[in-house]
Amino acid sequence: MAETVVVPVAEHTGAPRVVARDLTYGYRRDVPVLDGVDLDLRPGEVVALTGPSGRGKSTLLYLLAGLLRPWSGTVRLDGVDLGELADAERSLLRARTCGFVFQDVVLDPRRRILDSVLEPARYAGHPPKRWVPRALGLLESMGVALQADARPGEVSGGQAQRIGVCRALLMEPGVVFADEPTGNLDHASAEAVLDALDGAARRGAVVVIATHDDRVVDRCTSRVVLS
Ligand SMILES: Nc1ncnc2c1ncn2[C@@H]1O[C@H](COP(=O)(O)OP(=O)(O)OP(=O)(O)O)[C@@H](O)[C@H]1O
Repeated sequence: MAETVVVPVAEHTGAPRVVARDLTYGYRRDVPVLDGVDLDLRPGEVVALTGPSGRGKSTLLYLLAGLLRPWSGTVRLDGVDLGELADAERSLLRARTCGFVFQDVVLDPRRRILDSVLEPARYAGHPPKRWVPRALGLLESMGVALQADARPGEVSGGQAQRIGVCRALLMEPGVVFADEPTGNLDHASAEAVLDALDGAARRGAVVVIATHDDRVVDRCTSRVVLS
């Protein structure tokens, strides 16, 4: 079961945007993966979430994003207690507040890449057309603009990962969760992803990156270790 150690690297001010209190969760009854996790994450913070494989980094990201419900404890996003929301309300809050880069990006095989990147606009109830220029700009900055009209079967694993980053950042979310976002990438592509995540933090987002990569940790402004 993971212990949490929070290592601040830089000073961050402002009201915390992501607050976890006494979070406990496990997949099997009586076997907690996380027990008593407390976190306060502030605007502008880029947090490296580290710890050995299987210690609960992805699980913590899912809990913070409201994709899993904790056994006990609370998560507040911008002051809203996720536990007090019905499923549909939580989904809408997530769509409007969070971007999530999944470890294994799954793209809908029926959609063009551009349409996959536009999905968060649909979930948030916005007309996707308005977001096309931003989606194309993100694809360009991530070096995958030529793939905009391709289908998922026509892109590589590393390209899919960068497309997942574009999708997560589309709506300029206030909170970005990224699960091993550079795992499949060469140095230049990883730097492009980290630049984009840094850019989100400079605009005031909280960015949480689960990673095993020391180069990623070095670019973060704080560190949470699941030991
Ligand atoms: N859907 C699931 N059902 C049952 N057990 C799970 C499930 N997902 C994860 N686990 C278990 O929960 C624990 C934490 O997994 P998690 O994926 O959160 O770890 P992690 O730190 O992100 O690992 P990695 O660095 O390898 O990605 C592991 O023991 C894993 O086997």
